[in-house]
Order: sequence, then C-alpha cells, then structure tokens
Amino acid sequence: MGLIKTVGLTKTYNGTNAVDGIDLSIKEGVCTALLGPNGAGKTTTLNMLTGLINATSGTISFDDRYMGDRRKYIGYLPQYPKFYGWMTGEEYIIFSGQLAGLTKKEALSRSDELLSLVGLSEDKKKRVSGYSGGMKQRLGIAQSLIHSPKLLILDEPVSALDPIGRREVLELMKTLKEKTSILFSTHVLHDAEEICEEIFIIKKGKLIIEGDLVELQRKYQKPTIYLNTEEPIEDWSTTIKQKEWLRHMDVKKNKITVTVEDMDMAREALLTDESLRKLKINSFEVAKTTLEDLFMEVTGK
Ligand SMILES: Nc1ncnc2c1ncn2[C@@H]1O[C@H](COP(=O)(O)OP(=O)(O)OP(=O)(O)O)[C@@H](O)[C@H]1O
Repeated sequence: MGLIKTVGLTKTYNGTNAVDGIDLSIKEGVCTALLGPNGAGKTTTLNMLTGLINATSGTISFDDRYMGDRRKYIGYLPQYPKFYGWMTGEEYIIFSGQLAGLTKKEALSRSDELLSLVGLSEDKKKRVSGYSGGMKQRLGIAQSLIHSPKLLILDEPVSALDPIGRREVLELMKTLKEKTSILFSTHVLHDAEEICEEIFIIKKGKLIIEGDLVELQRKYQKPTIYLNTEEPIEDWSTTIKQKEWLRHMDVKKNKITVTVEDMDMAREALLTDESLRKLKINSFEVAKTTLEDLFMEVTGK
C-alpha cells in the first residue's frame, strides 16, 4: 500500500462537493504533485490529509507501519504560513520544536540542523520580518520538518514567490525529496515536471488524471499537425475522418488540430488532399502534443 491512501474522500460545503470522491495513493520515497486550477479542491484535500479538517465521507489511512495519530508522521506547510516577525529564524524553529515536544536543548540542536538544511544558517539570528519570501518559505519548511515526518505536505509552496524565491524553494525540495516523501499542491505543471515522479490532476473536486509523470508525458506525447487557413473551414473534415492514421481531429473555424498515429502518412495525405489544396493555408505546423496541452485543456486554460 501507499504511504497514505484515501478512498472516496469527499468534503461538502453548503451542498457542494469541494472534494468529490477522491482515491489517492501517495507512495513512499516519491515526490508527488497535486495539480489543479484555482478552486479545484487542492487545499481542502491536503487539509483533510493533515487532519486539519474532517472529511464529509471517505477514508484516509496511513501505512500500517506507522501507528497512532497520523499527524506524528506528517509535516505541513500551509499555503499562507504565518510567522512571528519579531522572532529570529532560530527562535522560531526552537519555539516550534518545543511546541512539538522537544526539550530546549533538543530543539536548539534540531534547529541548527534544519536551518543548515534549508540554507538559513547565516541568517538565523536575523528577525523573520526581514526575510525575503523565499527565505520565509524555507523557514516554514524547516519548521514542518521539526518532528522528522515521513511525509512532507506543502500547499502551493512556490505560488506566491518571485522567480528567485521559486528557484530557492524548488531546489530545496529537490534536496529534501531524497530523504522525505513529499506531496505538494500547485497549479503550475512545470513545477511538478521539474521535481515530481507522480502527479494527480484534480478539477472541480474530482481526480481526472493520475500516474507516473514520465509515463503520462509519454502517453500524451502525440504527433500533431496544426493547420491554420485564411477562411473558416466548412465540412472539410469528412474526407479525413476515415483515415487510419487519424487519432483525433478538432476543427475550430479556421484552425484544425489533427492528432495522428503516423506523421509521414498524415502529412502526405493532408498536403495532397484535394479539398485542402483549395484552401488558402496560412500555416502548417508539425509538432507533438504534450502533457501541458492536456493539462491546459482539462483545466480550461
Ligand atoms: N471553508 C469553506 N467553506 C465553503 N467553501 C469552501 C471552504 N473551503 C473551500 N471552499 C470551496 O471549495 C472549493 C475548493 O477550494 P480549495 O481551496 O480546496 O481549492 P484549491 O484547489 O486549493 O484552490 P486555490 O489554488 O485557489 O487555493 C472552492 O470552490 C472553495 O470556494
């Protein structure tokens, strides 16, 4: 079984399912992204996994090896973490450590270790109010690791950051995933593609695509021809519909997207097609669809 598994996970607010029967299995030793547009239900899902809110229905189970309250095994960084700006980074981590049940001495030593891990050793005596966005996120990640969790859950950890902050946090996540399983939410496919092995795409509370990132990238990498004509195309598609090389065709006014099995056959057939030759062609582009195309399509962007 996965490190954490949900069956039929559902959260209903005012009669509407914010999360609608999601079955997830988060693997150990893997970085997983929960992807989806705004309002898809990512935060609600993560909040149920962390135990911050209760599910309306469905179950959440942690691997049998980890007994008792699952919060012992989860480190969590919310989407909008709050810090005491007047504390130094070090004081904040020590304070968090003591809240997590460490003695002051243990918290001090753990804070040294964690602040070094997140690259904040040199700034540990500075007040948090003077930290950049990226530094604050890294401090938040250090805090979420205080009790050595098995699974680190990060809600949109880079969304609010400038490019430098994003890079800092993504690089840190790459280092952390070597030691800790990570589940993070994002609405940016590129972030997931950069650091994840597994992805779950949700939309309107439902899971629509899941699996190994490389397999999904391969699966959705299809040869495609994008055709653009001067005039809208009327009923041209009927000649193409029967072709064995055609996988899918989408005609929108003067734009045709033809996803094909065999690019050579398709190219030749299209370029010699009588009805097509009568059209004024503005562009004929040969490319490959990507997971990004699919993501854009399913998220309606
Ligand atoms: N406490 C609440 N009461 C009522 N509706 C809520 C509550 N929390 C979330 N929702 C609704 O549930 C849906 C999912 O919200 P959620 O915050 O989980 O989405 P999200 O994918 O994290 O979006 P974002 O990227 O904008 O944070 C939204 O329609 C939201 O308005």
